Amino acid sequence: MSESQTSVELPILDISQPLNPSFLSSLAEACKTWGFFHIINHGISKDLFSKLYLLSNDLFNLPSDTKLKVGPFSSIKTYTPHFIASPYFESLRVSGPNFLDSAQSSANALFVQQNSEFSEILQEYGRKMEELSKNIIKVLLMSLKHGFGKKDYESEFKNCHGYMRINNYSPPESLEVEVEGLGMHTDMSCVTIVYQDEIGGLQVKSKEGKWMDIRPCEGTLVVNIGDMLQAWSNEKFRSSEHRVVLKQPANRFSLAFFWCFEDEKVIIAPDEVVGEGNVRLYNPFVCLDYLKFRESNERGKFEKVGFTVRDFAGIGH
Ligand SMILES: O=C(O)CCC(=O)C(=O)O
Ligand SMILES: [Fe+2]
Repeated sequence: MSESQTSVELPILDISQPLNPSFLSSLAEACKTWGFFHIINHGISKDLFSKLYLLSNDLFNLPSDTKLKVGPFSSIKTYTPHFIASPYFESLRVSGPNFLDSAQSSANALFVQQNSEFSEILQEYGRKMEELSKNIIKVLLMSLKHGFGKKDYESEFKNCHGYMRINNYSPPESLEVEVEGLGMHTDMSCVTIVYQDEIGGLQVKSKEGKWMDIRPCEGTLVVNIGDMLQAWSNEKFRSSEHRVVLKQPANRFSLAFFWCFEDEKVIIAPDEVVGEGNVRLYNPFVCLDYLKFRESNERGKFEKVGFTVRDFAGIGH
């Protein structure tokens, strides 16, 4: 990698094709070094993304006080207004497994007219993301160890669940220097699947501390490892710090789907994942306790680093 290079080359997983061993080892390597990779042929059409884009525009273009009907002080609490994560960031959360109901309860409060398309499209996307997440976990398990497969998947990951955030970034009109749209954080998930539009701005921090661009590429989704999988894999996979910077005065749209262990799960790396002779890096912990730890910390709230899974359960931290 040259000195001046600022974007990172990541492996591209073609989920529609059989996997070969050399790809699996490059995937494992990327997950350890960067905690990020790309995915193509994921089965989500351009048309579905355009619909999601248009619907989210309708949503974020609503007046602020309308959006606050589902804001942090409402009973629904699905909307994160500007100035929580950053001045330029707002977001709507849609939770699974019943994405239809979750989206509908926000839509009912937000839109004057019945808006069933909104919740139907979000349900379609949520379901596709669930399927994709399951397949991604299976591929990751295969990359961890040859022959590590179905049984381990069933016993460890069968109760995972997902939720998504529809994100809207609106930078100031006169943008002289780049601004942070979403500050440095790690995700609390097992894996996160991100769709980013063509504006770009997603960056991952290298182990040496350098911010590297994850360039948008049409038809490609970004996958990143979260804290739960970092702990479960005994750090064979890395939950990397990442952020979003806004470099041009243009609105940016993204969708982040978080695939997580169930709240009650005790996260403990299986012996065969730790590997003989290796030390265990985490004490076992209950998933929900970690989520609460993050939420109860003002600094942990928006997933700020310094209050992540290593600080919570890492041995020797
Ligand atoms: O907007 C993006 O591209 C990434 C968002 C993100 O990192 C998150 O929501 O956790
Ligand atoms: Fe993130």
